[in-house]
Amino acid sequence: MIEIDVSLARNTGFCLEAHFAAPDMGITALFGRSGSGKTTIIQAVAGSVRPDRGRIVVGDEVFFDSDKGIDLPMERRGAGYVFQDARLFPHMTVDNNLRYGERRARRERTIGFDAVVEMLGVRHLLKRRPHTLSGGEKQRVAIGRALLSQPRLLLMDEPLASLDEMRKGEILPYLERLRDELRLPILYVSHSVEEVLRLSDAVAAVADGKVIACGPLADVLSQPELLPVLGRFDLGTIFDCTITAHNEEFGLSTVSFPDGELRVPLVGRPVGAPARARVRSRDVSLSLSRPIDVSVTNRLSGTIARITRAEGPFSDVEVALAHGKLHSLVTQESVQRLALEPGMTVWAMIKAVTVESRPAGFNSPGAEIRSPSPVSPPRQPSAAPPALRVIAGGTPPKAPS
Ligand SMILES: Nc1ncnc2c1ncn2[C@@H]1O[C@H](COP(=O)(O)OP(=O)(O)OP(=O)(O)O)[C@@H](O)[C@H]1O
Repeated sequence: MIEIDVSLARNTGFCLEAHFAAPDMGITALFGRSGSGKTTIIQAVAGSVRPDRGRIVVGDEVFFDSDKGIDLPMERRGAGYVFQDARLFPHMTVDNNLRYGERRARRERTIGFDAVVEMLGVRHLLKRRPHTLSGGEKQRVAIGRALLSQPRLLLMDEPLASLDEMRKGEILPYLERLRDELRLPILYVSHSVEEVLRLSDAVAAVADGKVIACGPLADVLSQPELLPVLGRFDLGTIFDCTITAHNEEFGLSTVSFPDGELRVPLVGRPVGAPARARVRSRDVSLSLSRPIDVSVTNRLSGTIARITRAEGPFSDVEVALAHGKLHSLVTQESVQRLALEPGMTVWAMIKAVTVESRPAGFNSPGAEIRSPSPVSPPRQPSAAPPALRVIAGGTPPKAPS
């Protein structure tokens, strides 16, 4: 686990009080609005910012412990850092930029030059200089350089923020490979729900210098308590599902999960592939009787578990399904008019679903939202992911325990 429990006051009046734990593999997203303190947290882990007090432990290594007077220098922490802008050396070729990472490597080597070059698809760029690369290519080289320093963890500070949508689309599959092929914990700063949805299994939500919730993605992103971070229109429910059918004629795919099926716009992945469906609370309306002559195809029946007042005229209605749950955002006027209350059976009509790919074998284990609280580690992959080449004399990547 990565355990972080730190306080830090900036001279600008900003105070960080971060207390959470992240799993030691996969991507944990630090998610929150601008200025909430996400970067400060990873700077504290990297060692470029010193907390006033607290403790940072990565695996069995104590990076910082104010009580014991421990403050490991940056170079001994073994954290690979990838910034928003690639920060490559302009006078060096891609090859030399990558070799620079290698020269700064810790003694314990796990990833070879060729493996990194293949994984990030940069072989054809090796002779070029940074000014001839696209933003996405530069970022891939920056990630490669960080990996070749043989980090024990990777800190990524909005690595896609400076890229346009097309470049983001180009680089996301590489980040997914990184996540799936390396047994490396990654703390990933983002304020994009889409990115978090696609990449992470665990989320720490940061607001006003505090980690207000952390845990498996599906649990964190549905909580009405997260309104300050997400805004009411981004709250939603996430279902880990499998693509079970395509209907080319109507341009629809079917995704299945323990509580039923959803029809979604055609997904460009094969039947059997794992997927992650996201249903925004605002796209779910409720009916007291089984909807018959309505156009909405996606309907699920369940029992109201709780009703929470949300911002403005809205309430969040949590509907318990047989296995999972679903959130609906309705007006308080509707709650009153339909006399909604816990225990009632309702039909949820789902007007829109977003589907993203999901790493095979990773599932979000159920966990209650707690603040502060440890993040439950994602379940281990059921099938071994393709292994990275291990360089001679190196230490093989840790096997899943
Ligand atoms: N070097 C610094 N000195 C003083 N205050 C700072 C410094 N760096 C950041 N801050 C302040 O600390 C707070 C948190 O900043 P931080 O960069 O951690 O936020 P963030 O969540 O990463 O934001 P963004 O998403 O915009 O990058 C902000 O109020 C910021 O103005």
